[in-house]
Amino acid sequence: MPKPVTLRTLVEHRANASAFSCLTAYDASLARCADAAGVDVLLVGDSLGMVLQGHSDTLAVTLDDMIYHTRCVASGRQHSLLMADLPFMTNVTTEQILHSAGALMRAGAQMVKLEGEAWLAEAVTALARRGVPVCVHMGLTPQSVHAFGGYRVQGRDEVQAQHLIEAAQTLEAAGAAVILLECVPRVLAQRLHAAVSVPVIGIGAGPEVDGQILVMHDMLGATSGRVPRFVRNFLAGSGSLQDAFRAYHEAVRERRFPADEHCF
Ligand SMILES: Nc1nc(=O)c2c([nH]1)NC[C@@H]1CN(c3ccc(C(=O)N[C@@H](CCC(=O)O)C(=O)O)cc3)CN21
Ligand SMILES: CC(C)C(=O)C(=O)O
Ligand SMILES: [Mg+2]
Repeated sequence: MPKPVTLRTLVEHRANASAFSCLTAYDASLARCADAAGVDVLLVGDSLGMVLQGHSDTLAVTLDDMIYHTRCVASGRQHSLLMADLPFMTNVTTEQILHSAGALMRAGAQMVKLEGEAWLAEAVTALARRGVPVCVHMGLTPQSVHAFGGYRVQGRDEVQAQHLIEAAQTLEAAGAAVILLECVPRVLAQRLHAAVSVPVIGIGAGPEVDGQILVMHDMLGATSGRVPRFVRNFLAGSGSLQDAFRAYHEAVRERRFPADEHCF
């Protein structure tokens, strides 16, 4: 029987310089399958607005959608750590953040993830004080796609890069348990990782972080439309879904994924 994955497990991975695997999940059956394959963290991502609902961004997703899918995944998961996203505009005030996070935790989440930067510090502290582990999602934050003018690599210039590193340090000091970095140059991820002591999860951020995450539909080749460059199809060459999840888990653990062609 594998041990359940907890926040402590992620901290130990960072301390041991060993990598952990994360995948999005939205339903009980595939959550059970990924969990059985050894995937360390399951994220109920607001990417469900794109891969389940068919929108071109994540903005239409509601807190009720997230609660529903968190319940579904919670009933399938056994050992994996369950993280859930706060969707667009459920983060307006600290009070609303506490309320939204409370609803996700009651639905079965064990950690919540919020998109943002240093301005989240007060809410992060409020959540941490109440026993809610928080992951802050930085870099390419898809809920800001219209402010960015597209899904673009973030932190390419030195001013932006330094700003992101300082924000991560502020959030760690505020009580963030984990940082997730999306679509940044590999060297920035490496610098940010060295500047904080909490576990860092990357997507399109290169191999020099502690955890890797992908959208499940992307790594199964089930996404309609353009797939980001940091994605690898793990179903191609696998005999079953569970084999594909295991191949991903092992490639991450052994740091064979991401490779150079998946990095910015
Ligand atoms: N299916 C899916 N996969 C994801 O990774 C994902 C979602 N949906 N929905 C929410 C966000 C949106 N994401 C995206 C979507 C596209 C790119 C993309 O096309 N990026 C370009 C980089 C462009 C540049 O160089 O600035 C790429 O080539 O990968 C990146 C992240 C990540 N998240
Ligand atoms: C891509 C991951 C990090 C995410 O936030 C999501 O799936 O919503
Ligand atoms: Mg998300």
